[in-house]
Amino acid sequence: MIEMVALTKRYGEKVAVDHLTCAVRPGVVTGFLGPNGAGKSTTMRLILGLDRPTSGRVTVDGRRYDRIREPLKDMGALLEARGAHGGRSAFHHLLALAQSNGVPTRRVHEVLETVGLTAVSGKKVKSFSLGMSQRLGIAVALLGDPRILMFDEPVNGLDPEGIHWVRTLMQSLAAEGRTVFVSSHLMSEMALTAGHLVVIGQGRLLADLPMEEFIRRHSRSYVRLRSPEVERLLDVLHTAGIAVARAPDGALEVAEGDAARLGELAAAHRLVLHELSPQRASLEEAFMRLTARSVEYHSHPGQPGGPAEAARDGAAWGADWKPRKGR
Ligand SMILES: Nc1ncnc2c1ncn2[C@@H]1O[C@H](COP(=O)(O)OP(=O)(O)OP(=O)(O)O)[C@@H](O)[C@H]1O
Repeated sequence: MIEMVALTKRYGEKVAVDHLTCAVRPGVVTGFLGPNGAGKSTTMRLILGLDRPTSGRVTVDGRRYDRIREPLKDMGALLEARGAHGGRSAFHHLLALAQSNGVPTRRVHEVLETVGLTAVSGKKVKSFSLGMSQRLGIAVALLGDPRILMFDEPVNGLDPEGIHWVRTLMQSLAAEGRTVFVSSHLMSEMALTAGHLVVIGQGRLLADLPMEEFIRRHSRSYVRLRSPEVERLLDVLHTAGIAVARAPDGALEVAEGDAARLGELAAAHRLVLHELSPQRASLEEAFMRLTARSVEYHSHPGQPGGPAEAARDGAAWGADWKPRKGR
């Protein structure tokens, strides 16, 4: 387990990590999300003891990582894929790390096999593509067979097969009862990989929830209805006291609607429906909504989670919504 208690890191005036308190537990892949500059990499560096907290503390299975004697055996991490010594072969890079951490040479061969680099293990690391470097970084993380694994953007540079492989690997490591903490900007991928989420914005904890609950709490759920008799359907819904919004394509949307009840209501009035579909929001939508106020670098307002949606959602955003840099 990784435990952070009021973890804080300042760089001069800049507060990169701000009183972060959370625990990353074993047995489930925990996704670590936040907009650019939210403090994810800084948090991971603090966990690894590569940076000192300004205040607060972080422990790995109850100990500070920089006080552990053979750290690769307790926690493996991928932070910077291009961190390897370019003049060495992949095999010698891993061997040097294995020898300085009391890991047997046999394990070097095992991890090369696991990440699919056995055939190129004699090649110099500097000739590796980004995807191959990423695989080598993952091999380093796995070398000491650690109980705790942390990966910063592990699918960066990987092709679809590689991305699928990383997903399966993370899930099998978690299923073995390990702690797996992984950051990514690819929301669709994170939605498939992680079972739990920790979300930060401007260094602060915004959410620490199971994936399903995170999506449910931070997104809009509604039922879409289409009918060739849309005006009559509107009348029926209004009479039943059900609030309806019209989508740009002419469909009707009932916020937090119950599809079964709506279907029964339409049937009771002999109304033909061409669509009756409960809409489940995506992780991306939930993430954009939650973090819209803490994004440092807006592209332009009107993106999902911005004023267009805010106007549609009304009270969900309150009246004070305006795009802004920082808080
Ligand atoms: N060594 C440093 N000196 C000064 N400021 C820093 C330093 N490292 C990070 N920061 C600042 O701290 C904030 C958090 O940065 P960090 O790299 O941890 O964010 P991130 O969530 O990993 O971002 P990204 O998703 O863009 O990688 C940013 O505003 C960044 O500019």
